[in-house]
Amino acid sequence: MSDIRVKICGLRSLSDMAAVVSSRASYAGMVFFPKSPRHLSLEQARVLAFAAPPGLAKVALTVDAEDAMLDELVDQIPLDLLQLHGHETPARVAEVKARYGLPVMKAIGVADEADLAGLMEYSLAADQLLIDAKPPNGAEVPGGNGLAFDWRLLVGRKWLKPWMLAGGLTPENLAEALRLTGARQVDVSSGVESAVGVKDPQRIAAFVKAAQS
Ligand SMILES: O=C(O)c1ccccc1N[C@@H]1O[C@H](COP(=O)(O)O)[C@@H](O)[C@H]1O
Repeated sequence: MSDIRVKICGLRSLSDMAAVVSSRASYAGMVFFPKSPRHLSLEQARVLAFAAPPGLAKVALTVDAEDAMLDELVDQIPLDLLQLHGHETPARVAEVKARYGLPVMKAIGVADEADLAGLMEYSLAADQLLIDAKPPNGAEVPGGNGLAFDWRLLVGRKWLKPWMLAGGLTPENLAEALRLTGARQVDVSSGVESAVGVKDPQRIAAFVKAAQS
């Protein structure tokens, strides 16, 4: 069994949480972005977060959130990691990290080699990097779209901080993605759904199993 750590993102219900717990994933992601089909209210997120067992990291995903929103999240929900999935600058990443005293993971969208240039600067400010597919121009939601990028761009690359691979991962393509990129952590949302925003317990289990084989 390998020690690849899996994040399942976009949980919306207690049954999603139960599926994530029984799969033995390492991270449970909750989305706070009203344009996402996976957006949660504070109250919904509190219920989920309090149902998470010790050892399962609870991640709040936000997109260019202001302090007022982050203040509320951090105040009301027990969280282990903040995922910043918008256009936050390295300075903003450092500011969020200092203000809340929580580890911060910065998502970076990649479509071609040029997009990798900024990763070094972000790796100085963030605790972790999330390397995701770049959303298409004009996309309403900057992630969770089931889009993959060319994983060969990551061959032989190293960064200063731990990183996760994301974007269009599925139970079917995960082995190839791991083989090409050498990722030790992976993040998935739509690839473990039966319809947009609807998590499928069998696909969650299959995804974590694929990460472990
Ligand atoms: O999941 C969402 O709805 C979402 C909304 C806004 C920003 C990011 C979002 N999800 C993240 O995007 C990656 C890739 O998703 P997918 O697996 O391709 O569907 C995912 O890992 C989430 O962290």
